[in-house]
Amino acid sequence: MEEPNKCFSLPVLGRYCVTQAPPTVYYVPEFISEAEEQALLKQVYSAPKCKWTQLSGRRLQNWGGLPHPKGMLAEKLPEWLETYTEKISLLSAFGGRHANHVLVNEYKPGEGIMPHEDGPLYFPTVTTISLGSQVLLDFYQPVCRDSEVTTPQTEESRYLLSLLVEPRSLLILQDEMYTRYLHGIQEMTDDTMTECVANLNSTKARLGHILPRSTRISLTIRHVPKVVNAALLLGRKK
Ligand SMILES: O=C(O)CCC(=O)C(=O)O
Ligand SMILES: [Fe+2]
Repeated sequence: MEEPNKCFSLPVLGRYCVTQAPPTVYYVPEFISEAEEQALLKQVYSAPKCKWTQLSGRRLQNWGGLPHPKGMLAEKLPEWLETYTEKISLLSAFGGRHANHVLVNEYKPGEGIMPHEDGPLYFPTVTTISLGSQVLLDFYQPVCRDSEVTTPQTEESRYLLSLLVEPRSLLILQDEMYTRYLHGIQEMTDDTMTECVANLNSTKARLGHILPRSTRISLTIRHVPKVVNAALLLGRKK
């Protein structure tokens, strides 16, 4: 890879910057304790069944409201999430704004998520706390729209690098790693550690390790800048 990237934007997190990836990735192993991990898992699994949405390849819970181009009708986050959204917001991950949205994803071994962008409804930073299992998060170049490009652009040819996200870790993606590259998780039951894992040195794994997946929960914590006030929508004063 080219010159290691220098991280300036979040000074508190400077030493967690993954310099072998384009700007900007912070990877903080053991961001939460095992006791906190267990407590969070308990909360996730005690949410009412109707909180879960089944998608192909994973299921999820949406907290904070549904992001919408016209504005999110914001709902207060439950306290068990707010503890962490506040902790992360105080690291200036969202440029001084406070996280107001959390997606909880559950992946069984063999499940994943197609390469995608998180898009313009969010402040361009995503922060992720992982629970239960490690996984490789893969990054891809966007499809080149230039008509001069005639070679097929397969997922394989667009692949850039991977990040190993371990249970209890915090991952922060911003700048190009949020706005330019796509990210996804392959539908596999294990992950092989290659030289393409950009943060390998900050993890417990080593080159050549094959890590079997178990059930993983990710809390993806974001700031939705555009919110609408419920009272205004209902035509009430204040
Ligand atoms: O589970 C993850 O770490 C990734 C989830 C994701 O990409 C998303 O919810 O947009
Ligand atoms: Fe995503």
